[in-house]
Amino acid sequence: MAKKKTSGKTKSFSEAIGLQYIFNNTITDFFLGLALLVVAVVMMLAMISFLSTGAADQSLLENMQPGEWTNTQQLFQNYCGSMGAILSYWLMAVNFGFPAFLIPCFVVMVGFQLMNVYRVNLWKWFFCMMVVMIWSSVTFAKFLTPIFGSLIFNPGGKHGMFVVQTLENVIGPPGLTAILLFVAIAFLTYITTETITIVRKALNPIGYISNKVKFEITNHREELEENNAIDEAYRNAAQGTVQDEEDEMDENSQTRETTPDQGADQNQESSLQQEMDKEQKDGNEKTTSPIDLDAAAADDSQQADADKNVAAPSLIQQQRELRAQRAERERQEMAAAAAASAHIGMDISVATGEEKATSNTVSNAEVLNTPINPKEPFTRYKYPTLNLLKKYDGQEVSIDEEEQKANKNRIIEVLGNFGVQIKTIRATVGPTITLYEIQPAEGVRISKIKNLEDDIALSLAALGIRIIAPIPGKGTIGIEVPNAKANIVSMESILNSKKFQETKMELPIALGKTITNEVFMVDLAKIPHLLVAGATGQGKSVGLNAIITSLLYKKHPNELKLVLIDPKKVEFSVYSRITNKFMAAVPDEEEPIITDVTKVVRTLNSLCVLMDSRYDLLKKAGARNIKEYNQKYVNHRLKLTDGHEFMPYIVVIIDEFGDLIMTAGKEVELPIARIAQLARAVGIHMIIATQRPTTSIITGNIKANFPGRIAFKVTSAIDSKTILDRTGANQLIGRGDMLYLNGNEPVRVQCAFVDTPEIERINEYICNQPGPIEPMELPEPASEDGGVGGNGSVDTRNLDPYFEEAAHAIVLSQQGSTSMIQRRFSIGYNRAGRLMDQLEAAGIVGAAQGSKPREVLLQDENQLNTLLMQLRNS
Ligand SMILES: Nc1ncnc2c1ncn2[C@@H]1O[C@H](COP(=O)(O)OP(=O)(O)OP(=O)(O)O)[C@@H](O)[C@H]1O
Repeated sequence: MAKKKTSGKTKSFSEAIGLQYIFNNTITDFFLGLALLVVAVVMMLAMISFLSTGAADQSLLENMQPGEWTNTQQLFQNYCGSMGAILSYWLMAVNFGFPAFLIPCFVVMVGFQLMNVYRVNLWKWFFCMMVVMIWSSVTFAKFLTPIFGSLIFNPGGKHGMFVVQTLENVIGPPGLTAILLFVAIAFLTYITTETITIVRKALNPIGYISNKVKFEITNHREELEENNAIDEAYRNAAQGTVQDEEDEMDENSQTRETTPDQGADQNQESSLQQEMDKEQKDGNEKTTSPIDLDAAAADDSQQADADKNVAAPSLIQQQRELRAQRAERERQEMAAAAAASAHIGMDISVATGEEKATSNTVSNAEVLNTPINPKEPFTRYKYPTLNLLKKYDGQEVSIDEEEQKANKNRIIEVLGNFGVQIKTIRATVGPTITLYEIQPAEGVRISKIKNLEDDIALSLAALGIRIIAPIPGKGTIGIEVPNAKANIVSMESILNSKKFQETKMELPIALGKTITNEVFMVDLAKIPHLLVAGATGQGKSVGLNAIITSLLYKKHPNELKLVLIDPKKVEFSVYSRITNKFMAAVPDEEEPIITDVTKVVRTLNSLCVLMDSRYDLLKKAGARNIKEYNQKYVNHRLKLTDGHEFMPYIVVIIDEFGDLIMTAGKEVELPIARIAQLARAVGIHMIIATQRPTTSIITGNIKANFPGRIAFKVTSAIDSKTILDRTGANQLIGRGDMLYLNGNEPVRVQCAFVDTPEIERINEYICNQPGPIEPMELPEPASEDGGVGGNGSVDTRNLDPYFEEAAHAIVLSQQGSTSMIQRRFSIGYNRAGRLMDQLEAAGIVGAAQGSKPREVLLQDENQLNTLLMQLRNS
């Protein structure tokens, strides 16, 4: 985090008396806002007073003599004197009538905005208020004039009267009424698209009702046919199709897949699957198959403004209904299967399934073709805006020719002293560094220059000279020399770049600018884990904040969750406002930002459990990685009842990793290495930072699993080698000067600068957006002995509230299925899994058997009641 440094400089007179603060923008804005508030209140009082004193002041106002406006003889009755009388007369009588009250209201809003009390889109409000004021002025003049006949001004003002008269002359009263109605509807539609539905309903109430009825009939027909299928199952059972218990479960699942109603859905899904397979075979993700269009639509929908998503509410509604119907159907089938001892033959549904290619199939297909919007239900979430970030003056890199010339001459001279002749020299001025690219004369060996590196640096006598001999891919030598005056690379300039705005990266992190002033960005999803190291005070914390900020500007809370580990306790506390929206935490953890070293191990173990369960889901879904999985999910190719849910990316950021290793050692190193080895495919990425880049902290194991490295300035060449496997970081100049390495050669980057007030503004903005109301729950970590407690060893103090109900449901149905628990109590997969573990620990169900339901160990409710009684008393 940025720290305030006290300088020993003597203060100027204006600094000493604090004058510079007056011209500080925030303070000026605050007082300007306050002044506007006062003006608005006075305006409002004057206008209210005008309603009663207007008549008395009217003759004065209409024939005002010079000098009267000073009101020295107190001729004006208005509470706010002559100015109040003039202003309100002008606003209300001459212009807009009663709607003129909106003007002081708007001034209040501008005042609040400047004072930073509320943040609204002022232009939008200005536009809306103007429309409402003009429209109401005309409407009041047209319809309220007879009612307010006794007033000294027209309720719509002279403006309203003029418009009414002019338009009525041209199109008559009906035409004017129609225009007013049209403008009102158009305006309301601009505010909310619901208006269209309301208008449609109002224009065709009968059609609307019959549409609804049709939809209900369709559902009933589905149920009837479903019942027929079950009846048929009974008939088949009566003909003697008896099979053993294991087959029953298989058949149940087969039947589930081929019941008449689902036959159509299934056909649809399987044809989509075939296309998907074909697409994968082609290895071409950018074809124009319907699948890609769906996927592209999903991508687009992720990028699109949230309001656009609301444009098809009925389709989204249908989608939700269809999902609910599918879940309900499966629930009914399982219940029927259990009750009928499941003597259901395979032949039940196939024929009827094919017969049922009716209109119902078409409407379902429509829904299935509309990708699920992963941002649901927070489609109105708005990404942070760029005006929350600070702009710095003089962002353009200025070239100091004198400085460049002096450096050039010095380089030529120093190299000449060592017998190195130069053919050409070229300077590229970056934000903090200038690169001098040198082409040596014929016959000069590059290795000679490389060997002279230290001598040259000494002779150039500047801090932070780095020699690149040769520049990769070129036959030239680079000498990087710090600029006398460094430019700050603002986060705003980076996030406002086209490169960042238009990026298609999954997890874009904008790090800063290269020496050639290009925005430098990397995709964390590809890296896939990052090690950040540097001596204290060289820009590490700012760098981590820049990483988090870029993710927050690009990701929706449903798409990204952060796990922040902060042993120093102060670095990430600024993010506490967004814990509900953007963080993931182990259940019962009071503070999602982890500062206690002992809790780190629990969280890391929990991430390992999450990683394993995500792998299981990927396997079930036949997806190779999180991207494919989520694509299948949004395109309705995964069954919700199998525990599938949209997977957000998880970025784990550990600050002061060195402290952790020192206190917890292998206990943290092992899960970190395990996550780093395996978690890429399931969307879990790690960033670890340390100010102690020694081999005892950055061990071989860690290095091998963190291919992405960022080195800020370090104090010795050995530290640089520990981070980057080469020297260089010791020659950096600090204050965000860094080397980024992922593969071949390190890239020198000036890190983007983002300070604490900016982060606070971003978090405040996010906090005010709609979004999750609690952090994402990470799974319960595996216990020390590697599993759940075993029969009877359940911890009765921490039982899930649904424990007893779930136990009854399982014993009654004799089915130990997690998805059944999930559906029955409408809870997530993780919680249902934990519930199942508790039931296992209590001895109600047996151990997990892969994807098969667990064995139910109790035969009836009597046994269960006895066991529950024992648990309650224990
Ligand atoms: N990218 C940058 N651009 C300009 N100045 C920077 C940049 N990064 C850091 N600084 C300056 O360096 C100071 C220290 O940076 P920072 O707090 O990030 O260091 P640190 O390496 O995290 O230190 P510590 O390890 O002690 O927490 C900042 O207060 C700021 O003045």
